[in-house]
Amino acid sequence: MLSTKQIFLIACLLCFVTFLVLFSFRENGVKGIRQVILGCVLGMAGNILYAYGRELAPFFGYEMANGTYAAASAAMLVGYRKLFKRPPHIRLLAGLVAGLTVATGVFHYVFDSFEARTAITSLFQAGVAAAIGFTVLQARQEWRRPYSANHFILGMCALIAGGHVFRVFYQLLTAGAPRSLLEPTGWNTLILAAGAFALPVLALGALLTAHRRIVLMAEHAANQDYLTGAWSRRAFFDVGGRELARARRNGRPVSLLLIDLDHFKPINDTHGHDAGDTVLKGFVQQALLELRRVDCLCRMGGDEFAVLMPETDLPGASTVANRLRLRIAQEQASLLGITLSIGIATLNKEDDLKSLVSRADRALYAAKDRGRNAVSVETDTLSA
Ligand SMILES: Nc1nc2c(ncn2[C@@H]2O[C@H](COP(=O)(O)OP(=O)(O)OP(=O)(O)O)[C@@H](O)[C@H]2O)c(=O)[nH]1
Repeated sequence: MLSTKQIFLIACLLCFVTFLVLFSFRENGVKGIRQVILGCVLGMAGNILYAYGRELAPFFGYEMANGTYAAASAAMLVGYRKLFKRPPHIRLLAGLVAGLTVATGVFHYVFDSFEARTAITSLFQAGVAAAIGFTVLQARQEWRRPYSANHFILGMCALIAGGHVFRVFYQLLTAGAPRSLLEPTGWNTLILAAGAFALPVLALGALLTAHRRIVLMAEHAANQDYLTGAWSRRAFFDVGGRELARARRNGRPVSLLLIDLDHFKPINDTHGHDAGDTVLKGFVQQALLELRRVDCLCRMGGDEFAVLMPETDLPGASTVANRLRLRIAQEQASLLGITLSIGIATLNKEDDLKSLVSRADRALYAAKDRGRNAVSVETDTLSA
């Protein structure tokens, strides 16, 4: 069986390992990571103070150890609150940590009571674990599949909170309960191990959450055009493939608009590149007002955009294209007089995404040939 000192040192090592991994995540823009890192560092310090409690002056082994460990758990809670975009209540937590440190001092120097110290520290740790679990549940609407990290955190919080409450009752109600934190009895070792490993386990939960966030942020960046916020060309081929398969399976129509901004180059040349960027962003804002939420507006490159329209037949797509063309033509002032040429194609039996795009592209060229500011329909579409 491990000694209590070895347990604290192993917990310290686990905090260190999680710290190292979290440290490599710190620049990735995920809020809360720095506080979890601080929690790991304080956790290492607290575990060392507990481990060497007998060798050190009592102040370090009791008040400093309890205060540092409570501060570590509080930092972990602040990290979780920020990670799940909830107010962190830092002042309240700082006050509670200070209060706990003073209270353990009082029950050490004024009324020496191991039971009271155990109750204070354990109930604080149980409260922190419950608050972390509550934070994760509060953010339930924002969970993204897979939910395994959230379930892991909730399970661990329940175990940690339950374990600490059990420890308080055990300590208060059992005649043979340990008289010191470092007492090497079977129960004490088990309870201590569970308590000491709580912090690295919570740090691991934060690590899993942060990792998932970073993956989602990378996916989002790859799927969105950085300038306009429209979907990217990559997302178009992803979503397009799926929508075509779904439409074919359900025998439903899908239409595609290919849109080119007319005479966009002179805007850049006359007003500058920034003004050109503003027109591109303004076009996307206006277009989104005209489209349904299920329509997928993508920037294919430069001044060319595509709109994939599920559940939309040719007459429906023509109506939307004309409404869009008129709306943009009316925004003369803010869009520097830009107009749209639009080509439309509707899915037919032989189409794949590539052929649908090239048919819409032919229609777009026809609209340009007709003098621009026009909508054209790809003629093969009519035979669909
Ligand atoms: N400001 C800005 N300009 C861009 C961006 N990407 C591409 N462009 C410019 O968009 C212009 C696209 O020009 P074209 O589509 O070839 O020409 P156009 O003037 O629109 O002519 P038509 O399409 O034939 O009416 C080029 O001058 C590109 O440099 C961007 O992100 N921002």
